[in-house]
Order: sequence, then structure tokens, then C-alpha cells
Amino acid sequence: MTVLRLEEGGVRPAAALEVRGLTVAYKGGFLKPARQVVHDLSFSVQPGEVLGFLGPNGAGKSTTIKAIMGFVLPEMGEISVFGLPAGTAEAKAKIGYLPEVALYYPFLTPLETLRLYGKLQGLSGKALDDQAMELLRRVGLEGREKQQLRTFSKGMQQRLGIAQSLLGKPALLVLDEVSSGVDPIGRRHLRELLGEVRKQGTTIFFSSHELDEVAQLCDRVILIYGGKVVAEHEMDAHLRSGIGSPLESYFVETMEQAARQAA
Ligand SMILES: Nc1ncnc2c1ncn2[C@@H]1O[C@H](COP(=O)(O)OP(=O)(O)OP(=O)(O)O)[C@@H](O)[C@H]1O
Repeated sequence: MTVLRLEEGGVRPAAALEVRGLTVAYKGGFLKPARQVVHDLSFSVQPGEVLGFLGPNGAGKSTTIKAIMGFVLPEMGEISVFGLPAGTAEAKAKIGYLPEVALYYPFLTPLETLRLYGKLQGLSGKALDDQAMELLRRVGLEGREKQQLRTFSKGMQQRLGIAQSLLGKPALLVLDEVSSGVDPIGRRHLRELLGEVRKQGTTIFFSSHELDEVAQLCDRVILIYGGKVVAEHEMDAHLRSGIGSPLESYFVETMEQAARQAA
């Protein structure tokens, strides 16, 4: 279902992801007050766009992503996915999600794991097996389909997580630290894979500390610090391919400025 919005001068499709005034607090311990970690955060991702969500450790990226998935309940704010309220079954059905730490049942094989997740999405039979095998090939786990996950390295588990997020060809990919633990060859494959997925029209929203990867993949970046958006930038030619690592310099300068302002 495509939800249309009435705009001045006509209708346009709803954003793939819209976050408005998101405020999240975690409960404190015994007699300790709740602590707000995301403050009045707003941004949107348009259909087909690839958006990098950047910020230092503890900035609130995973918390925001968990709110998008409906795993943490915001104190305030609204989130919609293609116009559907976040956290609902309909919204979740549109999303392929890779958590920051993907934990799988250690005695299952990657193929069995993808079958399990595929069945939860309503896929079955040969169509599911074909898709699972194709995804395992694309993430470089060909030949390991029948190896139990307890014997997998961190990077291999991450590759499986990426395959799992792509099951069912979701319209929106939400990836939390997508290349964490993946070796340089795997990262290159991952970039190619996400490039292909993007060409098929999939919207991608991902957090990463790998700024070279972000520079190559993204149309736009959003930078957060202390749970607030502090900058937003189109990935123009300079940031993408200037001398040195322009995105890294932009990131560091923006964060230093945000830290000075917060002090
Ligand atoms: N379950 C929790 N209970 C209490 N505080 C939490 C919880 N999860 C995260 N936090 C706190 O919320 C803040 C934001 O954490 P979050 O994991 O969202 O940051 P992040 O930007 O994803 O960081 P990183 O880059 O290190 O993954 C941090 O101060 C963290 O300590």
C-alpha cells in the first residue's frame, strides 16, 4: 500500500521514513530518574534515497533505530514508514532490519536460519530456499550453508545478518553498523551488494563508523551528537572524492563544534 499525502499543488508519496520530534528516555536504576538520550530528533528519508546516520559512540543512533523498529517506546514524537505508524506489523513488513548485534540460534545453519526468518515473513518452499541460497551467495557465505552458526566468526555472523535483512526484498533497509566485523574484501562485496539493492529502488537508512563506505554509498548524511541532529549534508563531489578523507574531516569538525556548544 502506498500512502499519499496531500501537498500544496498535488499529492506526493509519503516519505520512506519520517521521524518527527523523537524523544527517548531510558529508565534509571532504583531511585534514579529516567535519562533522556534522544531529544526532539526530526528527519526524513525519501523513497529510493540512501541516508547515512552518523554520530560518535553513545550519540543515540541505535536508540533511534530501535524506536523506528518499535523496540523502544518514545516519550514523545512520531515515526512513520511509508506513511504507516512505526512499530505496527504493516510498517515492520516494509523493513529489512539488521540490529547492531545480531544473535542467532547457534545450532542452526545459515540456511536453516534464513528459512526460519523467511517463514516468519510468509515465504515458503522452493521460492524461499532459492532466495536464501542466492542471498548467502551474495554475502559470500556460499559453501557454508550447512555449517552450524556456533562455528561462525563475528564477520560471518554479520554477513548472515545482512542476508537476513534482505530476505523478502524489503522496501526500506534499516542497518545498524552494517559492516561491523566484516573484513575489507567482505566490505567491498557489501558495498557492491548495497549498490545493487539501491539500484532496485530500495531505500537504505544505515548507521556506520566506516566513513569511506558512507561516502561511497550515501546520497546524504545526518550527523547527531548527544541525541540531537547537529548537521545534515548532501554527499556532493567534494565530500565523496576530495583529497584525503573529506567526510571524516567534516565529521570531526562538526562533532568538535557540537561538543564546544554543549559544554
Ligand atoms: N538499554 C539501555 N538502558 C539505559 N541506557 C541505555 C540503553 N541503551 C543505550 N543507552 C544509553 O543511551 C545512549 C545512546 O546509546 P546508543 O546505543 O543509542 O548510541 P549509539 O549512537 O548507537 O552508540 P554506538 O556508536 O556506540 O553504537 C548512551 O548514553 C547509552 O549509554
